[in-house]
Parts: sequence; C-alpha cells; structure tokens
Amino acid sequence: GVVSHKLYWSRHEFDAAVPHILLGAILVHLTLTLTFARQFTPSVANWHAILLEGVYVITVFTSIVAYRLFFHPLKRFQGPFWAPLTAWWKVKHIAKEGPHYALIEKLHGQYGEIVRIGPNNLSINNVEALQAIYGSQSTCTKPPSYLIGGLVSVQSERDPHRHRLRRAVWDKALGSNGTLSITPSESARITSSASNTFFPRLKELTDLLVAKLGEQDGKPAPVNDWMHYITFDVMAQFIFSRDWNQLATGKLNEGISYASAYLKFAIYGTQVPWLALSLMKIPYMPEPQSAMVEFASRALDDRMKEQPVTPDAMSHLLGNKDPEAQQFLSRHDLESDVFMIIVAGADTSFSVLVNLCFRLAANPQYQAQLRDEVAIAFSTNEPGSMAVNWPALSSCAFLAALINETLRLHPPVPSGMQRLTPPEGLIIPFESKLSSKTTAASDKNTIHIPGNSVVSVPTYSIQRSPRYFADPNSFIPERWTTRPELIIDKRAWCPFSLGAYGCAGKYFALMEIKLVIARLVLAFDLQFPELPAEGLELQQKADQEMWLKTQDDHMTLQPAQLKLRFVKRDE
Ligand code: HEM
Repeated sequence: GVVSHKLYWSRHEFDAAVPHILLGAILVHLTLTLTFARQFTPSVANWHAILLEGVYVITVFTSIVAYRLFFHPLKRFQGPFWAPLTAWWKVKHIAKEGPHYALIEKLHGQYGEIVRIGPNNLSINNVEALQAIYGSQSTCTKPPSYLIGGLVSVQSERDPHRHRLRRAVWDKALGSNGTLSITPSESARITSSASNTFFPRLKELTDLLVAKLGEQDGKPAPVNDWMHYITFDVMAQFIFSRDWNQLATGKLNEGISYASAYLKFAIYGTQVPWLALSLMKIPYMPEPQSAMVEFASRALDDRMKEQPVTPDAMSHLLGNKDPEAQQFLSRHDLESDVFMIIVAGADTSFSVLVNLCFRLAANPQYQAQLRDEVAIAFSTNEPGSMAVNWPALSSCAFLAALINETLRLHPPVPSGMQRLTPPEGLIIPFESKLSSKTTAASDKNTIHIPGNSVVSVPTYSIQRSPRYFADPNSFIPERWTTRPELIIDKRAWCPFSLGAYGCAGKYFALMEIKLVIARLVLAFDLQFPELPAEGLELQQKADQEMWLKTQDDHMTLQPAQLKLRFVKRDE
C-alpha cells in the first residue's frame, strides 16, 4: 500500500478515473477470490480476498494521511485543521454556512495572504500572485475541476494548444483579440466581429426593455426578472439568432432554470471534482447539465437549418476555416461552447445590471450625473427609440467608473479561478512578512509554489483588500475618475480574470451593460418602492442595508431579488 501510494497513486491525476478504479477493484476482488478458491471454500476465499484488500486500502489511506499531514510540499502553508486532509469540510461549509468566496475571505483574515484550503490547494490573496498565476506569461494550466461539466468547451479545454486554437475562433466572433482595456478610447475600437454587427440588434432589445418597463407605469418591477429577460434574449440572439421572446412575453425561458441548476452543481463539484465526475458516470443519474445541453443542441439544430441575414457567433464558429481548429469544432464541441457561452455571457452581465440598478437607486446624485454624461451619445428618432453613437457612449468616463466599481464590489465570478502550477513550480515575487519557511530559500522576496498544486487568487477578496483599494468596502465610483488616490494598485481589479484564459466576452459584456444602463437612466428615474410616509427614510435605509447583506451572503453572488420603480422621464 505504501509503495503503491508513493510510486503510483501520488503521481497521477485520478479525478476522472474513479469509476474505472472501482471497476478495477471489482476485477481484483474476483481474481483474488478465484485464486484463494483453489485452497478454500468460496465463502472463505471471498473473506480472505476482502481481508487482503482491506489491509491494502487501509495502508494506502494511512500513507495518504501521513503524506498529506507531514510530507506534502504544501505542508509549510497554514490553513484550517481539515484542509490538509480533505476538501469535504468546504462542501459542508458551503451547504450549511454560506458561499465559498465568503469562507475564503474569512480564512485570509485568519491566516494571512496564503492559505492552504485543501490537501493540494492554496488560495493566495496577493496582486503579484494574480499576475504570476493568470497573467499572459503564466505557464499555469487548468486543473481537473474544469472537467466537471462533462463537456469540453473553450473554457473547460485543459490542453493549452487546443485551447489557443478554439479561443482564436471565439476571439474573432467576440472582437476580443488583443487586450481590451476598459479605458474609453480603447473600448471604442470597432472590429468586424459579430459583436459589432450585433450592435443594432442589441439596441432593439434595449429599446424593448425600456418600452416594457415603461408599461409598468412606475409600479415596483422585479429587476432580476427583467435583467434575466434581456441578458438571455441577447445571448440567444447573439449566438444563434434565436428569439427567446422573454422581454416580449415577460416569461423566463426554460434554459435559465437549467443554467441555474448547472451552476449550483458546479459550485459544489469544483470542490471535490472526483466525486462530481464519478456521479456523472453513474447510469441513469440525472445530469445537471444534460437538460441544458439538450436545449442548446435543439437550438443549434434550428440554427443550422437557416442562415441568418446578419452574421451571429455561430456564423464564425461554423465558417471557421482554420484546419487545425476545425478538428476541435465537432458537433459535441459546438454544443459545449453554446452551453458554456449562454451561462458565461448571460448570468454574469445580469448580475452586474441588477447590482448597478441598486447602486443607482440608492444614489440619485449618480443617476443625475450619469444622465448628463450619456445624453451626448443619444439623439431622439421617434418616440421610444433613440439613435446612439457608440464611440461617444463607450467614451463616457463616469459610466465606465460606475461599472468598474460595481464589478469591483460585486464580481459576478467571486471565487478565484483554479489553476494548476507547472511541474517545476511557480516563483512569485512576494513582499510579505511570511516566515522564511514559506519563502524561496534563494531569495527572501520571492515565494516558491510547488509544482502541480492547485492555486487561485480570490477575486472577491483581492478586490476588497485595503492593500489595493482605500476604503475598500464603500461604493465610490469617483476612484476611477476624479479620486485616483483611492486606488492603491489597479492591477488588483480582475473581474474578467486575465491572460490567455481571461474573459473572451469582456468587450461584448461592456457594450451590453453600457447601452442598457445608459438607456435606463435616460428614460427613467430609478427609485425604491414607495413606503408609508412615516419613518420612510429609516425604513428605506434598513431595506437597502438588508438587500446588501443578503447580497453579500448569497450563494453565487447572484443578486438578491430587487424591486425598483422605473418612473418615466421626458427623454
Ligand atoms: C460582466 C460580465 C462578465 C464577467 C465578469 C465575466 C468573467 C469571466 C471570467 C472571470 C472568466 C474566466 C473563467 C475561467 O478562468 O475559467 C471568463 C471566461 C469567459 N467568458 Fe466571461 N464574463 C462576462 C461576460 C461574458 C460574456 C458576455 C461572454 C460572451 C458573450 C463571455 C464569454 C466568456 C468566454 C468564452 C470565456 C472563456 C475564455 C477562455 O477560457 O478562454 N463572458 N469570463
């Protein structure tokens, strides 16, 4: 047991192989039983085999526990009691006490910038680590947890070469080749991507949202629902020119419930990938992603029957001419990509839109300032519709600041994205008060992270760290415009992640969020529901605080239900 652990089990990745290991164990049991059966009765032979296997399993597990506790290369890093032994404590915590990112935030408060959060996992709340792990020069790859969806999309592709080829196709579709900075001049860049040809359709959908909210006549409207309608309608149009008609009908498409079920599964599955992968292999086990895949597959079938007049993202994927990339764009890959992009593109922008609506309602002075700024980008055509000058809108500095600040405090992907360090390990420049045990022996200002470790930088925590942002928990959009002294290190702002695996849809997302928010503030005053006059202010304040608290405590940082009045203005 000890020898096999040392030479075999500790050197390979088994997350996806548990069902095969179980099958192997059954074969071993049969072979042993048959061998013993030459000397003993079948039942005694069976017990002998079980005994032998039991001794083996106990020895392997004892060896694993001893290794993780006393000899593991991550042993020198501190963390909670159970972390060196298992990741189960995290699953239990997430199920009972609160979201993963909040737990990680608490642990950094307790143990410092580097915390061992699993037998082979480190969380590092440091800006240099952010660059070293995710930056364009990083040699880190994606760990087995990316396999849990069972589908290999561009996002879950672990092979760097295949990822590069597939990503290039999406970059063309999304206009994200090259680093898109949020600075106004750069985001005004016009490319021939589907994102840009999609702009008029995006505008139509935004007009429809404004018209529908106008029909509410200033009554409290469920903001989450409306933002779900628009973001999923936008994705269905952008990807395969489908009309999901959610804005028009005011009803959620079934695809959204599938996406939510999948996201919940992913939150737990990422913690114990081997279990998630094993569960998915059990015959007839309901797979959380299968309904969504079937749904994406049907939409893909419909799309392939007819060519849209204006190219959509599928036009780029299906018409891709790169012979190498084509190998990876089988039907199965297309389905995986469609499924992933719907989830990645809609739920994220949705979360930003709801959070930003809340912040605007809570700060009427920001609404007024934003209205003045964005007005220059619009001119009225006919009632209910407005012509928009996109380069002018994308150059609005205060609009960008509001979005940056919302993404900083409420990143839609709050937990750190996991990465696997290269076999030789990773050296990170590290100016810290860590003990010499944790720094690289050769240089006290660097730290060596051992090879094949799973590392992550927690987005939520680093973006709220006082080391990088002054008054970090306050919503101060001016830090991105007139009060730059409130940003200590801008590199810590990373809601889209960075480097080769960073968000491919950043440009698209910003285009959508900017257009929707600008149109909303021009058309409406965003107000909290009216309350009885007595104690109004206090009650509103308490409601807002409660909303924010629910928001911070919530499972996936999906915004808590928000109701606002959209009171018509003269546009
Ligand atoms: C505010 C909105 C958004 C945020 C905060 C966001 C954030 C992220 C993050 C953090 C990642 C890295 C995931 C990882 O490392 O595993 C990512 C990847 C990705 N996102 Fe976004 N995203 C947003 C909107 C979008 C939209 C609208 C689209 C598409 C239209 C999109 C497409 C993608 C794709 C294709 C990837 C995978 C990139 C790769 O692995 O090469 N995202 N996004």
